[in-house]
Amino acid sequence: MSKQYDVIIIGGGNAGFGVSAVAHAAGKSIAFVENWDFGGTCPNRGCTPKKFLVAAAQTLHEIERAEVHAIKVGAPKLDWAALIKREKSMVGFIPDAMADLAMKRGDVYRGTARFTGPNTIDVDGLVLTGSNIVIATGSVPRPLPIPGAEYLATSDDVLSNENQPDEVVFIGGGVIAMEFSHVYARAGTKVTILEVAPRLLPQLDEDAVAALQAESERLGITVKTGVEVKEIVKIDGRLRVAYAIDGVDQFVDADQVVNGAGRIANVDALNLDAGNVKHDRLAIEVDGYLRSTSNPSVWVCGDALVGSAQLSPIATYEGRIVGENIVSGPSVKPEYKAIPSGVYTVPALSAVGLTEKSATEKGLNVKVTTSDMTGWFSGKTYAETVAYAKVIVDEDTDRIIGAHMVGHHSEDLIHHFAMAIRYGIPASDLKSDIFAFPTFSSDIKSMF
Ligand SMILES: Cc1cc2nc3c(=O)[nH]c(=O)nc-3n(C[C@H](O)[C@H](O)[C@H](O)COP(=O)(O)OP(=O)(O)OC[C@H]3O[C@@H](n4cnc5c(N)ncnc54)[C@H](O)[C@@H]3O)c2cc1C
Ligand SMILES: NC(=O)c1ccc[n+]([C@@H]2O[C@H](COP(=O)([O-])OP(=O)(O)OC[C@H]3O[C@@H](n4cnc5c(N)ncnc54)[C@H](O)[C@@H]3O)[C@@H](O)[C@H]2O)c1
Repeated sequence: MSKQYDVIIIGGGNAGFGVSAVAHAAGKSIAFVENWDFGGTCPNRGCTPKKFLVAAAQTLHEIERAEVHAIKVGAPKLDWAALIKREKSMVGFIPDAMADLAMKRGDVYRGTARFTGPNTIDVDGLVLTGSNIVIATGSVPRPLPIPGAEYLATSDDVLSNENQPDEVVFIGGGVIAMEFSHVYARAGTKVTILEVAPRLLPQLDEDAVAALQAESERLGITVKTGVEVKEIVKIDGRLRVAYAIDGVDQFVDADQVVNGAGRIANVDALNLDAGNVKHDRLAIEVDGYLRSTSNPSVWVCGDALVGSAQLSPIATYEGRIVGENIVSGPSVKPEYKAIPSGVYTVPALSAVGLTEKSATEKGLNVKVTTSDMTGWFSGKTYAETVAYAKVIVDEDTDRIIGAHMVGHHSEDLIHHFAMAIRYGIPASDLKSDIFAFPTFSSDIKSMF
């Protein structure tokens, strides 16, 4: 006899915990299935441990500018092994703490879930039945179909390898590559980024990315775009990446080659056909309520859902929406227009809302203001090496519709713009608001 639950949650990451918070509060019986560490990617192998490396890079950046403040310091030396140990020690408690939380909300099953029917799953030989089954299985690095792909390291390896490589190549110039590049480059590793698209970070605002690219190159990072990566070969213990640009063959040697070519939904092992879950191998088809179009008992959220950004707050948000839709019937649809995000380079690139290109394509009557803030008082006070802002205002409605910043404490300032977008604060009200002075936040009034 299989055990019966109101909700089976497959995956104990942000999305799964978002579902469980709402379903548990409503008194639903829950089975929580996890085949690795509770907490999932963000606290164990993503956002949180990554930030310890970024914080070290930030400190190197402060030291780089010490002389501007009349402070003499010697050349810093980062102890990579010690940094990785610090990072691991900071997050080591998380899987047990999150497993405890999962157990407070339901029955925990350790193992890999796969569908055996529309309302049943198998967890390593044990069958569970659910009125609702939530797919919250996250994402995995996109496999690269090139010879030598077996030599590729992943972000997990970067966060675990105590040996600092002398030379690193990133395949892909997205968020993972940019963030780790800045850490490595500031720590003294030679970095090359090979990006297939015509520019880095293709989803983000072109001018903000150009400002970040210039700062990255100032740090010594080599950026190649429009690249076709062909193969990776091992030569005398090192790795050689062969690639072509405009049909011209080239190569670069490195101690480590990292897959930064995106992440795909982790749904391969779920046996979706047995669950009558319509999919095209990459994406599960859902309706506006994040419910499978072919099986009304099945829901998808977080990185496993294709179409929304793979971000930890979005995973939690979508998980909570699925929870609400299970508890109250399909009634809530996700809304993504005011989600702030950051690329945690040093300095960071932060964004919310529309890019200039997407605003223009929508035919909106926009006013676009760009600022180089290195010459502003806060920029000069802190000797910022890059401080860029682009703010986009819809002139017809007096509403901010997009903001894109590099440096200038953008990772925190971006939330002012996000709140203005979400709650419809008129741009003129934000501009005439009272801010404490002198602060980076008070500069917002001059950014548009
Ligand atoms: C290096 C890195 C840095 C990142 N930094 C940031 C950041 O700074 N800010 C940000 O917002 N986002 C960041 N992200 C993205 C963020 O981590 C993800 O968007 C988020 O963790 C997704 O949560 P999730 O619950 O959908 O998936 P996950 O957290 O991946 O959880 C899925 C869980 O499902 C389990 N699972 C999978 N298949 C099965 C199965 N068949 N049976 C049982 N269990 C299964 C997995 O073991 C996993 O624990 C980063 C990602 C990476 C890789
Ligand atoms: N700060 C954050 O919020 C943060 C940090 C890290 C990761 N993440 C999330 O994790 C996900 C994965 O990160 P990512 O950096 O791997 O993905 P990404 O989607 O940000 O970037 C992948 C890049 O690889 C390029 N690419 C794809 N195939 C390629 C190939 N064969 N050769 C060369 N380039 C190729 C793409 O054009 C793209 O620019 C992202 O969606 C991101 O949202 C978020």
